[in-house]
Amino acid sequence: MTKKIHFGWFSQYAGPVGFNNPKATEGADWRQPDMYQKMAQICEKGKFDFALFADHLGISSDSGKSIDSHVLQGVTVCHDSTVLAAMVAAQTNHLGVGATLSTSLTLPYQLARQLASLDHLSKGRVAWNIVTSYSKSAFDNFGHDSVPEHDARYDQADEFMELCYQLWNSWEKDAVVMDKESGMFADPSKVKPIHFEGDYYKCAGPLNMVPPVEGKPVTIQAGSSDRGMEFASRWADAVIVAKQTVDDMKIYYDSLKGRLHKYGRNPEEVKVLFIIKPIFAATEELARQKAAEPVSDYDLHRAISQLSTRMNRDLTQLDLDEPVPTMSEKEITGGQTTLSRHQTQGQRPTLRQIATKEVVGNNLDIVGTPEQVADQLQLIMETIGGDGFVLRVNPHEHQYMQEFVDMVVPVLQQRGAMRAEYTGHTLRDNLLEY
Ligand SMILES: Cc1cc2nc3c(=O)[nH]c(=O)nc-3n(C[C@H](O)[C@H](O)[C@H](O)COP(=O)(O)O)c2cc1C
Repeated sequence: MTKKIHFGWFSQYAGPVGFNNPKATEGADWRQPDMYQKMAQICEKGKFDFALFADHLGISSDSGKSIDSHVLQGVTVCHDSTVLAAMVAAQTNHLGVGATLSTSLTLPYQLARQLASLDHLSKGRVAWNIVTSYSKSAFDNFGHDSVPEHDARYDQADEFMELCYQLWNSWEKDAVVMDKESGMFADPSKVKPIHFEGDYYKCAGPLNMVPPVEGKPVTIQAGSSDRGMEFASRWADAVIVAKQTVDDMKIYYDSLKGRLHKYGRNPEEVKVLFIIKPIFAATEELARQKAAEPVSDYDLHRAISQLSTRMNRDLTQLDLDEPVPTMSEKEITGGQTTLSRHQTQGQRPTLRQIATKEVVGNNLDIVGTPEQVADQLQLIMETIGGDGFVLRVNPHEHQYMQEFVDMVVPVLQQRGAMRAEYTGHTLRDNLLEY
């Protein structure tokens, strides 16, 4: 049977990334909601599962020196993703809407309530991208003296999740009665305090909002480290991950799915989604020409700033055309596999090569006509076992997404490899549809 593929849109920058880009849709203004809403509507037309917005809690500096290069380029200047997700939910009907919220720099009660609210307001379409945050500036902004160690952030996140789930469960399923005649809103015997006391948090409960539509929002996570994968296998409904080769994808997929039984979870209920941005055109030759287009110096340097942020390392001092020195994952306090995923199989790419890959985003080098791209996407899914892809496309790149939806999606739909209509009502329904 043809394997069906899930698709999501990941907006890595809900900020000024496209403000000077000649390819940006005319009049698109990153500060206004229209640009994101229009993009989400395109994704909905393509029957995607969700749109997910990244978020950052401070303007990063390169190795704690200065924020100037980030301010200059607008890197890590961005909308609050929860507010943005709400604006997008208001202009869509089926698409899931994901906000990024930090377990290290948010209070569980506040987050549990906010997401419960947004889940109702969006009719069960909310997703939470669970991050632990890694940037020093973010921790500085929230009054911390230092960034807690990588694994310790995940330990705290475990407790954060336990508390959120207790809050969402603080109302029994049938607690809300809303009986017009008696005037009874909810049965007090079914709404209970939780009296949570952990190593990091203390919370009385119950939540002053009814639980999310399906008990809890859809959770997404992007950990690639061993500790991150352990966290994801315990808590996430979907995992998004960038890998450079199909072999690495398969290793990740098998490892993640293999961990689920430990937490009593079924491999089918957690979706692994790989980040891609295929390059396609009406003919193979045109697609190859597109793939060979050089990236601008501006984009290259912006990518280096972003990589520096993700790794908590100043890469701007390295020679662009020398191989990037290997670093042990323990040395990197942010995304530990940011570098190693480019250095697999003994490869030692230069900073220019790595940054170019980050700009282009075409992990796995998927290039060709819409049919050839569909062939490759299907083959990858067959090879690794599932479950889907996330297109990492900037919010001003409407043309790219429109072409993907008009050219590649119909091919997959005709082959039965993608839904032709939404069948579920909630994001969870859609994710669990296949
Ligand atoms: C696709 C993707 C999106 C991410 N989005 C965010 C984000 O918006 N904000 C953030 O603080 N971290 C973000 N991260 C960082 C992850 O939450 C995580 O810290 C990172 O992947 C490193 O985890 P690891 O050390 O367990 O591999 C993202 C990572 C990936 C791969």
